[in-house]
Formats: sequence, C-alpha cells, structure tokens
Amino acid sequence: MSNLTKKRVLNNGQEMPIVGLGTWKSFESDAYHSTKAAIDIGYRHIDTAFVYENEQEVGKAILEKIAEGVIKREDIFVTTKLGGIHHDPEIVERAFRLSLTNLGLDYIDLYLMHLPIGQKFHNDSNVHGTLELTDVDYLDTWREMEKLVDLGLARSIGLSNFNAAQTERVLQNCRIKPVVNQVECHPAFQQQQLRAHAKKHDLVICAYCPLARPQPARHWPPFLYDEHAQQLAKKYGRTAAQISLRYLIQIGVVPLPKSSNPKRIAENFNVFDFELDAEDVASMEKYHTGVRTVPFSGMAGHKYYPFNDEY
Ligand SMILES: NC(=O)C1=CN([C@@H]2O[C@H](COP(=O)(O)OP(=O)(O)OC[C@H]3O[C@@H](n4cnc5c(N)ncnc54)[C@H](OP(=O)(O)O)[C@@H]3O)[C@@H](O)[C@H]2O)C=CC1
Ligand SMILES: O=C1CO[C@H](CO)[C@@H](O)[C@@H]1O
Repeated sequence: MSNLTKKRVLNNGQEMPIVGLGTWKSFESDAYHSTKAAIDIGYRHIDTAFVYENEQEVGKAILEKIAEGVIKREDIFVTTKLGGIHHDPEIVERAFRLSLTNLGLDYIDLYLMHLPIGQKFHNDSNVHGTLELTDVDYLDTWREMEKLVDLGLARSIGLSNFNAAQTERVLQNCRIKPVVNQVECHPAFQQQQLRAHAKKHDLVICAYCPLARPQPARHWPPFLYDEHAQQLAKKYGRTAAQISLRYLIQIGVVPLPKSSNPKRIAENFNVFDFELDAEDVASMEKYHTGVRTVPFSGMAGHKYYPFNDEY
C-alpha cells in the first residue's frame, strides 16, 4: 500500500477509508453538523456507537448528503457498536436493528463489539448501563453478530478493546472473522505489540483517541505541544495534530479523530498530501508512555477485563 492511499482493504475485501470521523461527545446538533461538514470536506468514514446517543443525528446527516447527491450510500463507511447492555445473545439482533433504525440505514458497513465485557440489561434507554457486569461469553455474543452478516445487515463485524489473547480466542472459534480491532492508539500509547499481532492475523487496527483527547490549557499531550512536536510541525508546514495523524497512518492504523469544529474537522483530514520521512517516524516513538487515556477502570476486576495483559 502506498502511504498516500486513502483506503485499507480489509480481510473480507471491503475497503475502509483510512481516516474516519470520531463522534463520541458529539451530541445532537453537533453530531449532525459535524457529520455533514465532514462529508463535505471529503470524509467517507464515520464512527459512532449505540452508547454515543447520536446515531440518529449522524444518520440524518448522512441521509441528507445522499439526498443532496453529494454521496451515494456505497461511498460512505459507517461503523457503529453493540453496547455492553446488549451482549446477551438473545438481545444482539434486536440491538443491532435499533442502531439501524436510529441511523435510518438499511445496512451497516461495520458493526463492532464495543468491549468484551457485558453489562446487565435494564432497558434500552439506560444506554450506558451500570457497573453490574455480566459473565456473558463474548464468543456467544460474537456468534449472534455473525448472523447479522448472514442476513446482509452488517457488511462486516469487528472487535473493540480486545487484547491479543481474546482476539485469538475469537479467531479460533469464529465462523466469520473480525476485520478490525478498534483500540486506543496514539503517539503516547502506540500499541506496538498489538499492532504486530493484528498484522499477523490480517486485522486492521483502528485508532481511537488518536489525539489523546488534547487539553490545550495543560499543553497535554506532549506530542502535540512540546518543542519537538512544534519543530516537526514547522518542518512539514502542518499542525502537530496533523503530524500525529499522519504518523498513525504511516504505522498502518486507521485514525478516528473526533471534532465538532469545522476548522479542526478539515485540519484532521488534510493529511494525505505529505509524508513523514523515516527518521521523523522513528522520532515519534519517544512519546510512548504506556499510559492509557481510556482504561475502563470501573471494569478492572472482571474476568474479561482486557487490559491486565501486556497487550
Ligand atoms: N471503541 C471505543 O471504546 C472508543 C472509541 N472512540 C472513538 O474514537 C473517536 C476519537 O476518540 P476521542 O475520545 O474522541 O478522542 P480524540 O483523540 O479524537 O480527541 C477529541 C478531542 O480533540 C479535540 N480535537 C480534535 N481535533 C483537534 C485538533 N486538530 N487539534 C486540537 N484538538 C483537536 C476535539 O475537540 P473539538 O471537537 O472541539 O475539535 C476533542 O475534544 C471517538 O470520538 C469515538 O468515535 C473513542 C474512545 C473509546
Ligand atoms: O467509546 C467510548 C468513548 O470513550 C468513553 C470513555 O471515555 C467510553 O466509555 C466509550 O465506550
């Protein structure tokens, strides 16, 4: 693959645009406007989830852009995710159809299991669930997700927040192989071993929190604000955020930067017409800290908690 190619071919032949718009914390009109702005700018990949409570707005924006003739349905890659409260095999198809209805679409490009851990179901409105975790085996959940592919309702299915051992367990017991694992990945948490493992099994790593949720007032994270980051930005005539996203693309992952700001939505997509040289790619390794931004600490005692293993 050329580093400047805009798509990754998944293990089922499907093509995934290599930069997607993240939408966590894009609520209501923000989600609607940012999805529309992103499509106008050229994004063809949107990442949402049942728990983000914005599937309706994301879907509305997509449908409007289709109606305006800006895109066709097949031009846009839509990912959503099965919530923790819906892991019970008897609920999976109904939960999927809820997302499909929210989005107003007749199929989803990629349906992810958001986490390997299930939460007790109370009702669909309690989207975030509670910390009453269940012992539902993620393999049983996976088998129900496979049926969504059989039905033609999900073009592909994948994992999120799975460690290597959990991924292997799915691979050894599945009928339909996951195409991706969506995990935290950015210069301060580089996922070197998990990336190598995914590559070996022909899975794509999608990078959530690709900018590590910047806090400009604290000049955090360093890879966006320190002197080296500023020097790289100057050298390439880009922002440090663009350098970081470009870095992720060059190490083979698919970044999903979230923004509700049209200027930053455009900035995060303007990463296809330059390339970091090998020395600068290597220089980014110094930012790795091994500290997660999203540790899901409340679930740490669970038998399927993914982050006790080294990777
Ligand atoms: N599978 C999972 O468990 C998870 C999935 N995700 C997915 O990944 C996406 C991205 O992760 P997220 O947690 O949102 O974190 P990001 O690293 O994408 O950071 C988002 C934050 O960065 C700001 N920002 C965006 N672009 C820039 C820029 N160019 N310069 C400076 N600041 C910028 C945004 O503010 P503003 O909007 O004002 O621009 C927002 O506050 C999520 O939105 C979601 O879709 C995220 C976490 C977990
Ligand atoms: O996808 C997600 C975005 O990040 C949140 C945590 O900060 C998660 O709870 C959620 O699953």
